[in-house]
Amino acid sequence: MTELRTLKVALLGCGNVGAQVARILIDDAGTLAPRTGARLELAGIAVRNLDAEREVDLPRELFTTDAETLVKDADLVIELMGGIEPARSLILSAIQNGASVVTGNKALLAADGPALYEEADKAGVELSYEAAVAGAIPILRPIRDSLSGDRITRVLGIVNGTTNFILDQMDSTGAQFADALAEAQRLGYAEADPTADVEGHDAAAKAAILASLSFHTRFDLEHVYCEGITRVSAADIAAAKEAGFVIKLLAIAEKIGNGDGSEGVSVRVHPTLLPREHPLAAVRGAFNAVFVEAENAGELMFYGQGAGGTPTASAVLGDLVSAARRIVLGGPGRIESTTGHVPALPIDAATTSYYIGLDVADQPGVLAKIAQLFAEHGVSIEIMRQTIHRDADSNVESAELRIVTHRASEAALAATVEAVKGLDVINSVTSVLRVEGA
Ligand SMILES: NC(=O)C1=CN([C@@H]2O[C@H](COP(=O)(O)OP(=O)(O)OC[C@H]3O[C@@H](n4cnc5c(N)ncnc54)[C@H](OP(=O)(O)O)[C@@H]3O)[C@@H](O)[C@H]2O)C=CC1
Ligand SMILES: N[C@@H](CC=O)C(=O)O
Repeated sequence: MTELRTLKVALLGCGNVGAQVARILIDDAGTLAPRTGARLELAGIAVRNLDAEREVDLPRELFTTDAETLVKDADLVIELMGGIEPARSLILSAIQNGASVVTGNKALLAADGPALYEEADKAGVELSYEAAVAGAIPILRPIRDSLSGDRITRVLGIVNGTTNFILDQMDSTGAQFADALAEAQRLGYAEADPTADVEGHDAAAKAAILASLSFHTRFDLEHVYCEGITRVSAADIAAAKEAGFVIKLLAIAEKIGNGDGSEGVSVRVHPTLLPREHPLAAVRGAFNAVFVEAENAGELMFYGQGAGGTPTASAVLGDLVSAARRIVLGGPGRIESTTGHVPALPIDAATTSYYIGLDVADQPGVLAKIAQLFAEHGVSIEIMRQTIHRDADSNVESAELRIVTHRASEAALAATVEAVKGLDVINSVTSVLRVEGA
């Protein structure tokens, strides 16, 4: 039997994901080798703090704080430190040294991906990042490879485990936002700075990657309209529930008309009301799911664990084995698939449907006045529901109005909301959320 060659693997980072990658590389070395056609030797693990407690018991001699030296001697580099620097410089250094790189760092890819892909192409090495979008779910490879003979028209996904976990806890147990976030952090779903999760930046970075691969055009963070979940209140969730909806943070990338006969792509992240019977409404906890609509394949749905050390490590190992096989076979690096030029469209060009909560005066003619204003803006109302509340102490009545519109242009919807605020019968606009699939 021929002796398998050994490929040296440098691991940068040993946190939630890195520790599990190290564990699998050591524990499963025997099964990974024949599948890869090479032995994957964990040569070292770069961290910040040599004395930090680790999730996994790993040989102390593997650890170093000298990431630069570790990278220089590696055939394959796994970057799981997160953040922009020093991750970016270390990846560049690895590529320039001829190593293929696997990363889960969507923040870096969304900020500086093109320069890194270009360097990898020049050096003839691979830069793989399946773990960067939707954790364990194989979604990038199917979009890039399996669907490369089709035309994708829309991608709709729950791609942030932390926010899905928070919204799900608030919806199902009535948990407070802060408590649900603390639990997501404890479970290792949240980013080092959870602002990236709750403000939608993490989902926006993933949306940019999904859109780039789906529409063969490079989309950056600046092309992604982004709203997080920090303004979604317990009252919004309760009202949505009562009306038969669930609130999810969705990443959407869709091809739409540009109004002048040409086409463009709208890429956006925002809290969205989904009817409870919609398949994405059933995605609970930190799970993720991505819907892909393609001209020939039709609708596809990818579902699985979108965050957490072990599930994400699975995606990292998949990329690692695939990059190692290519080294063994001496094949070419991956062919870049983002060479097209579809324009990114601003949020105003998107067509959506709104849920609007209003606190209104309880007097005759209010509903007619509001309906008239919507009609003047070309926005048609699908559902209008009024609930009267009576304060037991003061005996004062107030009226709560919930409106779901038909799909209309974002520009028309935003203008309608502004105009509604000016009506004398409106006390306040209590919520404005987008609806999908109603
Ligand atoms: N957690 C998840 O569910 C998922 C995470 N990802 C991505 O994977 C990456 C890693 O995430 P996660 O494991 O959660 O992150 P953690 O914060 O848990 O771990 C980061 C690790 O990197 C090390 N590190 C950070 N900065 C440096 C530095 N300057 N030099 C050397 N080591 C450094 C830390 O060292 P030390 O331990 O000594 O502090 C730590 O071991 C991120 O890019 C994240 O976005 C992707 C999908 C899912
Ligand atoms: N913080 C992210 C981790 C995976 O990308 C999330 O919550 O989804």
